[in-house]
Amino acid sequence: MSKAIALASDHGAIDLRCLMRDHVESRGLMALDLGTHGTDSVDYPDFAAELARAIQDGRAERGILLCGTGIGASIAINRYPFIRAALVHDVTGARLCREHNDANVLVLGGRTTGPEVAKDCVNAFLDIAFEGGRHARRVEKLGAMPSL
Ligand SMILES: O=C(CO)[C@H](O)[C@H](O)[C@H](O)COP(=O)(O)O
Repeated sequence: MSKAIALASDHGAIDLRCLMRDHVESRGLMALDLGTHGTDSVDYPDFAAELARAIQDGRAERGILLCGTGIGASIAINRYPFIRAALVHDVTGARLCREHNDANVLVLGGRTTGPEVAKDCVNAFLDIAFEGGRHARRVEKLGAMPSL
């Protein structure tokens, strides 16, 4: 991966985000840590927006976004049409979000997923390629979802 992996979280997942940042770096990849950097209570939509911006402007190729459960963060970041974010809780989900959905953001819950499972998910997210084929047609449709 030539560009950085961006990471961001609210206060509910600081420890897991820092572990995942170190894990990304330990794999020889560049990590762009977008915070939050203090322990104050903050709002996950703000950090989802920061991470989406880093992907949109090319500072990062993919992202890892976290909040307490990952739910709020995934709702927020999937509002951007160029984002395909997957909230995962196990390595099977992390594998399939790459193979089938070409996910460009992995979402994890700092209060729901332990560090070893999270590392396995990050490894799958970084290593596994999109399968294309029938899935490419569906992903294309995601990028052109009609307004109702
Ligand atoms: O959005 C969430 C729930 O889906 C995240 O888990 C947030 O991190 C959480 O809501 C923050 O809660 P807190 O009580 O303000 O720490």
